[in-house]
Amino acid sequence: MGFFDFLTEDIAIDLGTANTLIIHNDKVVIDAPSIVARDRESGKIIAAGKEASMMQGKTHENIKTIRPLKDGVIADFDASEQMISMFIKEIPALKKRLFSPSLRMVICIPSGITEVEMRAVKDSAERVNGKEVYLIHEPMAAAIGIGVDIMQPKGNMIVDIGGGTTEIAVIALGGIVCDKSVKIAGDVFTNDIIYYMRTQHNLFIGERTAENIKIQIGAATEDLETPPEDMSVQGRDLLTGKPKQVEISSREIAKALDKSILRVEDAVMETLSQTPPELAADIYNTGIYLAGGGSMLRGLDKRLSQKTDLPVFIAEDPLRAIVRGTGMTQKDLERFKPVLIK
Ligand SMILES: Nc1ncnc2c1ncn2[C@@H]1O[C@H](COP(=O)(O)OP(=O)(O)OP(=O)(O)O)[C@@H](O)[C@H]1O
Repeated sequence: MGFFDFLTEDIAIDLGTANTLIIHNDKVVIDAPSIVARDRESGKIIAAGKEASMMQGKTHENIKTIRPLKDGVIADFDASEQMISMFIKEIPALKKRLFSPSLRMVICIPSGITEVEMRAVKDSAERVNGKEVYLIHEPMAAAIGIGVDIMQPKGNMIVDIGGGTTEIAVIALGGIVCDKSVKIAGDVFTNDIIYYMRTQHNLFIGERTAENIKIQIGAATEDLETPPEDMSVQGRDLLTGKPKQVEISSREIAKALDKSILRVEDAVMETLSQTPPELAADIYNTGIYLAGGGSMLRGLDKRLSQKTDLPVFIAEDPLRAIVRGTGMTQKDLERFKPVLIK
């Protein structure tokens, strides 16, 4: 331990397309949508997280809401750096400090990002006082967060359905043996619902409404054992231009999402078919683990299980599995060094 170590704080960040989460002192201290609001005139970021998300779809000309990460990649470096910086400043225990402490950080990044983007994330982290910065790939963090012993010579399949991407990975001996990333995840499901409402009900709805529908009554199959009650949805009638309300069932949403879910299924099947036989044998016994917000879609586990003939398990608190795993690596940097990117 160095002399100034008491001045260093450890934080773990899950930098997601949809949500950014931060763990400090074993607690999730930030859990906010990855959105910022920028003033067009000054170019300044005026809000981040929940506050910025409330403005989404309701801004006037001078304010623009931006999602710095899109489709599992960083779409706006400057905005993402400022977002991270604002979130770090919001961490209650650090706010009280007289001097901003130097940080030892582990940041979880989408596995689709390039070397250049990784470098950029590290540079950003260093600019916000990161003294020691490690990166970790999302499926690895998810596996650790789920409680899989990733160092064992045993194959495990993780399917992480986030906002921008679905990442499918087979992990063994602390490495990713095969993986696949498809740009079909929560955002696409939300857009499917917007499209369905427009084409089937002549109803124009915004992203926030569509996401609410997905969370409240979204389903991956039309034959749920206990379907949720129908939901009233308000939007604008495309024919008359007037506000209108429609009753929507979970069956309809399953129809709207069917094509996208089929593509997730195909990607899982493809990854399985590329898995070396010894590891496939392990997965036959252990099954598939799901993480990420998209895994909470009703009936998705069952549908995937029917398709693959394998047991499918959903992670506990799937929205936090990744940040949990990232936090765990930070607590034991020595042990997890092989999976961390310096
Ligand atoms: N109950 C739910 N049912 C279905 N989808 C949900 C539910 N709750 C959240 N989601 C969706 O999960 C997605 C966010 O998941 P998550 O936070 O795991 O993504 P992320 O890690 O930010 O994204 P990525 O992994 O692409 O970087 C959003 O699209 C959100 O709408």
